[in-house]
Amino acid sequence: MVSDTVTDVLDGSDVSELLAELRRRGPLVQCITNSVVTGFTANALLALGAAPAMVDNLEEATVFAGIADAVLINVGTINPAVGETMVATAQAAGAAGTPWVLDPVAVGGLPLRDRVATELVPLRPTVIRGNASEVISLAGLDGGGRGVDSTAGVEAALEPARSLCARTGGAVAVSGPVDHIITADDVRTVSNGTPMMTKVTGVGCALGAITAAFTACASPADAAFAATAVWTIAAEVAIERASGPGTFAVEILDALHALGSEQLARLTR
Ligand SMILES: Nc1ncnc2c1ncn2[C@@H]1O[C@H](COP(=O)(O)OP(=O)(O)OP(=O)(O)O)[C@@H](O)[C@H]1O
Ligand SMILES: Cc1ncsc1CCO
Ligand SMILES: [Mg+2]
Repeated sequence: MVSDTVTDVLDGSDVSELLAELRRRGPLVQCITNSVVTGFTANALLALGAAPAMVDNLEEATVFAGIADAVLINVGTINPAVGETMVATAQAAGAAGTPWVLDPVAVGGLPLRDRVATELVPLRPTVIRGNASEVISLAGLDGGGRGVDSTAGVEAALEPARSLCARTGGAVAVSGPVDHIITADDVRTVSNGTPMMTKVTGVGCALGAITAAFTACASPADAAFAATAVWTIAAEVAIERASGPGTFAVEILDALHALGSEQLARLTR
């Protein structure tokens, strides 16, 4: 595993170095994700320079967690069998030392995903990535939320995120108009992105997968920061070329694939 060569606050050139390292290594990312976004997520990982593998059945997923460089667990369309697979896979990832990301989609008042997510947190996800309502709910508070969408502001999620960090030892990334990456003693922000990102389903889910890819190459907070920066900057490039959500979904993949150090240095906010 690559050491935490980048410390403190990252800038565009640090992100560029991490992206170059990721592309050199092409990390194998196991995804147990929802049925809405599997294709888009796999394509986002390929555009990034990672290798996706949607291995999500109980018999294989626990084995694969020891082979993969990182794992994503996204509870978006959970069912009881998948929930069991998620817990077993997180245990296997922990035992193998494979970093893993939890995306607690729509957690907060839905019994199965709430129960499974509550079991997953003590298994110490490397990064928890969600919108504000999801993070607040995962911390055991009333996060609101409207299905997969947040009704809470990112600021309201900072203390809940910190309490989750204390339990996992990892980082929590809260997405929204300004993304916040929280650790036990630090908060970093990324102010890039475009509201069009909320008009294509699975843009947040893909960010979870991209975050997982970076956990193979960097510390939890650096991984979350770099993932958020590359995805939101790709979105800013894409919005200049898109005429609506459909073309934006295509353009963001093209922009991520072509993303270079000049754009990262110029656009990272
Ligand atoms: N108003 C906004 N302006 C700019 N960027 C945004 C805005 N809202 C969200 N984003 C960006 O969109 C991405 C996904 O964040 P969002 O909070 O929509 O995730 P999510 O709710 O988990 O998405 P989904 O469940 O649809 O996959 C993040 O990279 C975030 O920076
Ligand atoms: C729309 C939707 N429903 C469950 S998961 C998902 C993808 C966006 O989170
Ligand atoms: Mg989400």
